[in-house]
Amino acid sequence: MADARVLILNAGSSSIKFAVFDSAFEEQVQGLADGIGGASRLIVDGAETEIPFIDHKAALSGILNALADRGITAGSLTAIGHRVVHGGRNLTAPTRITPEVRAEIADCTPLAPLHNPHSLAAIDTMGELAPDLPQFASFDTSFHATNPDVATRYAIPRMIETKGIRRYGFHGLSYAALVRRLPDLSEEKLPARLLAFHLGNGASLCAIRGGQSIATTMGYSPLDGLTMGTRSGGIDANAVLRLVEDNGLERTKAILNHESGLLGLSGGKSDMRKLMLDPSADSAFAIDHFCYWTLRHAGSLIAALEGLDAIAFTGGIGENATAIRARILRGLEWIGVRMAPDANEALQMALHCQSSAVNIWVIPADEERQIAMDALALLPEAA
Ligand SMILES: Nc1ncnc2c1ncn2[C@@H]1O[C@H](COP(=O)(O)OP(=O)(O)O)[C@@H](O)[C@H]1O
Ligand SMILES: CC(=O)OP(=O)(O)O
Ligand SMILES: [Mg+2]
Repeated sequence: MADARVLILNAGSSSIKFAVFDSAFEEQVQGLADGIGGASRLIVDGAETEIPFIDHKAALSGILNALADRGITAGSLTAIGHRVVHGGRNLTAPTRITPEVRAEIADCTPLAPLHNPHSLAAIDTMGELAPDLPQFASFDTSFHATNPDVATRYAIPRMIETKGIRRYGFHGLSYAALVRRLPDLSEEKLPARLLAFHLGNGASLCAIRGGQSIATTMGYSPLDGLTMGTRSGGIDANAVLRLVEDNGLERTKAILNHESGLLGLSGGKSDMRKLMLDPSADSAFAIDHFCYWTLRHAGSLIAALEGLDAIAFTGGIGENATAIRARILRGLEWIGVRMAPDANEALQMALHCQSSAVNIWVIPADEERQIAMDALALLPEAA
């Protein structure tokens, strides 16, 4: 469509990122509301205002007001694209949001309790504001559809697997954008065996062979794998059953999703920036745990890839936390990784030394443009 204008909403666990693109994928405005429910702020094109958003709905309303101040009203949009974290078994490709699709996303809420409800709230709010505007969803799970069965199936009876209890994997929009942009940004062919680190509030790794996901650390839900901001990462299922016995289902969900990870280990801090500034032994241990388990999982994915040609970091921690990157890269020296400390400190895009057997890149997460590309590709069908 020649003069489209699409609003992208990326509802995360504690933030809503947004961007408006034209049909040439030029970004007209972008920003985020983060720290929702706590010390929240709204950032629009780099300008920051502290606003106490009590929940995602309040944050979305703040974003819509900021857009209206810039002349971008619902009436001036052509479409809306949403990041939806869990699409379950049936929603595996970008799609227009119909009542049936909305119901399917709602059915997946137990699988992504920190994310899907916020996407649904954004879908409903925009549906009320602009009922005629087509809305599209892109799924974090889609990129991992290429994982072999051996990677996605849990070793549980087949009858249970057919109910959808399997590994899905997440952060797929971030990984898809990374694969799309890496050749341009690095001016090199896409590496055959790439290990991608999406390290943000939610964190995962993805083994990418020939541009396709072959394995990833998150599973049935975005709880599994690495130690995260407030999520436990991998935990024995019998320990979970014990928690349910002792605390009941709802408390257990809250413990594992909202009170664990860096927050639980440090005794109150989920934000890596704050942890790195805090001298307490508990905060240092939380960072040790994060790095240790990131490396343990990296080893597993390097085995799945049968070696390693390149590494790419993305996400808030991956893009900015130089000390964390340095620790992780030191832990991968056994496979020939050699980081250039100056390049790391200077926040450059290429972090490898000449002697490194593995190239190391930092690629800013670009989920919003990925969603815009999906939405604009579907727009003609919606006309
Ligand atoms: N300069 C920085 N140094 C260290 N950590 C940072 C920096 N900037 C952002 N982060 C961390 O990145 C994380 C948020 O990442 P982000 O990808 O925005 O999260 P999400 O999209 O999952 O909400 C937080 O732990 C934050 O502290
Ligand atoms: C899937 C996931 O964990 O997303 P986020 O990092 O935005 O919380
Ligand atoms: Mg994110």
